[in-house]
Amino acid sequence: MEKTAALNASFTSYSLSFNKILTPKNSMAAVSFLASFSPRTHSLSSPFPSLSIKPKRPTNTFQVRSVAAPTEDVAGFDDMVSGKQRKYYMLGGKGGVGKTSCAASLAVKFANNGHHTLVVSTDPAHSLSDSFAQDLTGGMLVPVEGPDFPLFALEINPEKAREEFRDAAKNNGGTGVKDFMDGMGLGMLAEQLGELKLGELLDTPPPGLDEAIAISKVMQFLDSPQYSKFTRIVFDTAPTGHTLRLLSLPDFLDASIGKILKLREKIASATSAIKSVFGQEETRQNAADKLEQLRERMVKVRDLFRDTDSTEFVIVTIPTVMAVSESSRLRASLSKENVPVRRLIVNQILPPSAFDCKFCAVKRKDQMRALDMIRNDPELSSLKLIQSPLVDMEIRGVPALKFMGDFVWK
Ligand SMILES: Nc1ncnc2c1ncn2[C@@H]1O[C@H](COP(=O)(O)OP(=O)(O)OP(=O)(O)O)[C@@H](O)[C@H]1O
Repeated sequence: MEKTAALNASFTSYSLSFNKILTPKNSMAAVSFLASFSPRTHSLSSPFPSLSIKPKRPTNTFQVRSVAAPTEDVAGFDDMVSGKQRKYYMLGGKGGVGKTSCAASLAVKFANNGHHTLVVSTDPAHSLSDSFAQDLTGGMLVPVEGPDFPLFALEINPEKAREEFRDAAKNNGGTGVKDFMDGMGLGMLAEQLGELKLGELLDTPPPGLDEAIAISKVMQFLDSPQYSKFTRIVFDTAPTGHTLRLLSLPDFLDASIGKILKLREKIASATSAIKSVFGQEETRQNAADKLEQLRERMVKVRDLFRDTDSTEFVIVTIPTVMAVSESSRLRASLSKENVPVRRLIVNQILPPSAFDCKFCAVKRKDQMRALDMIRNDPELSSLKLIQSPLVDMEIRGVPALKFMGDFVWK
């Protein structure tokens, strides 16, 4: 109770603090700014209606230009929340743009709308605990205090898991690996990897293996009846590059299997003396089979990412040229992998102000340029644009996340 009271108190001060930016002069502008976060924000209305920057140039970057129209009419939160079949939302983007805040706020909103919700972090630099202002560490399901309906969090540290995994392999000559993996709930994966010279594999891990381990663990959790109650699962994913590598893992394994099979053919035609150096034919066959099983498992993960009925990847960015460029590349790569993307959150947009200092005016212009870039970007212009303001306090704790969720997820 004490904790909840403290959270509420911190939210009240947070909310007051946000309101501090509203002077009588600019409050209307702020209201319409927040109101502009509507399901149709991509209609290109300026979130800065009373911008203090003088419209010196007729080509104000916020004016509507001929940009590609959204390819589909993306529904809002009502659509995301409707139905009890399980849905997955993966939030990804460049580091530090607000992925965790957006993921946590979505999870709180799902829970407050009656869904048993699980929020999972596969980002090695977890910040779920920081975001919720609660201790959610430990690699197990932890209930989050605050929302109206059950919300659980799970922080998986893929790199740490790999490190421990490698140590176990070294210390016990491989025998501890199975125990360790069992302890991690990954026994099946251990068996699959068992005969593949795991130590070597982990010294030079194939791209995406970290996330594969993390997501395999989640998938295994979700297969068990205990977890069947979760109807919304929100992933706070690792920064861009990791996500893309995960998706390429099945192809990598395809190539590895190909190599093993080739090696087997070569060995089969060699003399028996050479054969003895490489071990039994049966063992090699097993290795290829196990690798094939692992590949199948990873294909399942990739298929989940591609399933338009149950999954959506939401890109989070900020209005800077660098972040927008990276988001554009991410969208292109996700399209290539057939991963469904419909929404783009542009976070940390400067709120309206009647009196911009020089710094703010320059910053605001920069942000407009970046937003304009999004609207003209062939990869991004068709996405539903969700604009989220920069608030003057860190978004921490369930009340603050609820507040954020109310203007981001509409
Ligand atoms: N709209 C916002 N207004 C103000 N602060 C914000 C906003 N969005 C996020 N923040 C703050 O920015 C910081 C980074 O946010 P967050 O942890 O959500 O980003 P991230 O993309 O998940 O970062 P990382 O990649 O490091 O995990 C946090 O302190 C968060 O409170």
